[in-house]
Amino acid sequence: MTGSVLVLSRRVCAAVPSPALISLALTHVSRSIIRHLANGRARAPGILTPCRTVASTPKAGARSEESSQSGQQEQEPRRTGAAVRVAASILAAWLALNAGLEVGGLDEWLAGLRTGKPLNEVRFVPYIVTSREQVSPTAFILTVKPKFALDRPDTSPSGRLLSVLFPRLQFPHTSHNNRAILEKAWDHGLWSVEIKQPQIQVARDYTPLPAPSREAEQHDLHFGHLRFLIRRMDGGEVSTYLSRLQVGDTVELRGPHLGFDVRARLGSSDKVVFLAGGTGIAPALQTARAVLDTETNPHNNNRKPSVSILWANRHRADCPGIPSPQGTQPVDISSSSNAITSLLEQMKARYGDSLHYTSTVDDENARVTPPDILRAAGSSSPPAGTRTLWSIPFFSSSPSLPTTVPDRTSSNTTTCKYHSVSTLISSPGRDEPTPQNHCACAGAFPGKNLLMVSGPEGFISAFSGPKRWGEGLELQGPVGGMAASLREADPAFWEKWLVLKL
Ligand SMILES: Cc1cc2nc3c(=O)[nH]c(=O)nc-3n(C[C@H](O)[C@H](O)[C@H](O)COP(=O)(O)OP(=O)(O)OC[C@H]3O[C@@H](n4cnc5c(N)ncnc54)[C@H](O)[C@@H]3O)c2cc1C
Repeated sequence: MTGSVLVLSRRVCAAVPSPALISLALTHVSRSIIRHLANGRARAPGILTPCRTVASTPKAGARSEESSQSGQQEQEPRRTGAAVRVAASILAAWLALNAGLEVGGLDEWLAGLRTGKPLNEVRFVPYIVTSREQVSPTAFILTVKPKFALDRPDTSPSGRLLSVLFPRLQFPHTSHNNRAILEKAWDHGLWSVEIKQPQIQVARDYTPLPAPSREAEQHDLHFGHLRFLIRRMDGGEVSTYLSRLQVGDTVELRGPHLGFDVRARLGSSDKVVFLAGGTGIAPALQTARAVLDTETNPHNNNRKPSVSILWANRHRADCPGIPSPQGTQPVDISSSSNAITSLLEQMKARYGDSLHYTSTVDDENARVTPPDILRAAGSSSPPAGTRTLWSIPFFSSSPSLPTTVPDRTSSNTTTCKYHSVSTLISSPGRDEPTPQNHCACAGAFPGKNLLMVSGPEGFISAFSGPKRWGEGLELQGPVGGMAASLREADPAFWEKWLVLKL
C-alpha cells in the first residue's frame, strides 16, 4: 500500500516536476500546521485565553453554559475539519518529499547527511558503479563515483550558502571534500584504495588509473570518479565479486593508501624503468603521471626525466598493438587497441618522448630479458659476465642466483630515508607526504634512478626477489632475482639505482 502511494505520488510529481510546486506544497504544509497548532493551543485546558477570562464572571457563566452546549455541536465539524487538515498536510508533505526525491536528489541529500562521508582511510564509504568496460577476456575497467554526491556541481545559492555556513560538515551535494583528498593522493603519486567484498567482509587493494588528459582529470576530480583496471582471478574472492558488478551497483571503498613517494626517491636523478606484470600497468601509469607531469612535479626544473615501461602480459588481447622491447610489431593486429592501450597512447601524446613503453606476451614466447632492462636503463654496453643472465627463465627465482646484494651506496646516502638501500629493505612501501627538500643526502647522488617492479607475487620475486613479512607488515626485503644479478654484474652502474617492489 505504502509502496503504491509512493509510486503514485512519484508519478504525480514526475508529471509536474517543478521546484515551484515543492515550495508551494511546503508553504501550504507549514501554514496548515501552524494554523492547526494555533487552534489546538486555543482549546487546550490550563492556558490563559480570553474565553477563560470571560467565563469567570457570573453573567458570562450563564452564557458560557449555553455556549458550551452549542459548542459541543459545533466542535464535531471543527474536529472533522482539523482531521482533514492534518491528513491533507501529511499528504502534501509526502508529495513534497517525493517531488524533492524526483527533482532535487533529496534522497541523496538525506541519506548522505547520515553516511555521505568522503573517502577516508578508516571507514568504507559507498560508491556507485557508473561504467564497466571489458578490456580483455579476464580484465575489465570499473568506474565508480561517490554514492552520495550529485552528478552535477551544486552552484545554487543554497548549496554555496550551506558550504559557507557549515564548512566542517560533509555535505554530500558537493564533492569538494573528496576533491581535496584525491588531489593529495594524485599529488603524492602512487596510491591505492581498498574495495570490500561485502558477503565475506574481505577487502583488497586496487590502483586508480590516471585520466588521459588534464580536462578529464579535472572532471574526475570534480565528481570524485575513480577508474580501476581489474583482473578476475580464478577462485579469487574479491576480483570475482568485482567482475560480477553491474552499472548502478554499490561498492564500498576505503583509502586512499599512499605508496612510495616516487618523486622524492627519484630526486634529481632522471630515469625510471618500470617492470609491470599484467594489472601492474596501473601503478606504472600512476608513476608516469607523477614523474612526467611538469605542471605538478616541482622537482622537474630543467631536467627531462624519462619513464620506460616494460609490460609483461600473458595474452596479446591484454596489450594489442604494443611493440616488443626489440621494436618488433605484434603479428596479430586483429584488434589494434583496448581501453588501456588507448590510455597509454593518450599519455604518450601528453608526455612525448619522455614516456616509452613496450610489451611482451607469454603466449608468443616473449619475455622481458636483462638486455631489455639494460637498454631501458640506458646502460650502453652490458659488462662481461652478464651474458650468463640472458637465459634466466621468466618467473623463476633460480637458487643459483644471488638473492641479496650488499649495500654499496656511498656513505652520504646511508642515512637518507629515501635513498638508503639498507633502510629500504625494511620499508613497508609507504612514504608519508613531506614538504619539499626532505632528502637527507648530500654530495653526488641526491636522488636515485628507480627500477620499479609491480605485478603478481611470482613476477615480483622473479625480477626483484620476494617481499618479506615483519612485524605484521609486508616489507621490501633485500633485492633478489634478476635485479640482483644485474647489480652483481655491474655494481658501479646500479649504485645509482633503487629497486622498489610494489
Ligand atoms: C597496492 C596494491 C594494488 C593493487 N592494485 C591492483 C589493481 O589495480 N588491479 C588488480 O586487478 N589487482 C590489484 N592488486 C591485487 C589485488 O589486491 C588482489 O590481490 C587481486 O585482485 C586478487 O584478489 P582476490 O581476492 O580476487 O584473490 P584471492 O582470493 O586473494 O586469491 C588470489 C589467488 O590465489 C588463489 N587462491 C586463493 N585461495 C587459494 C587456496 N586456498 N589455494 C590455492 N589457491 C588459492 C586464487 O585462485 C587466486 O588466483 C593490488 C594489490 C596491491 C597490494
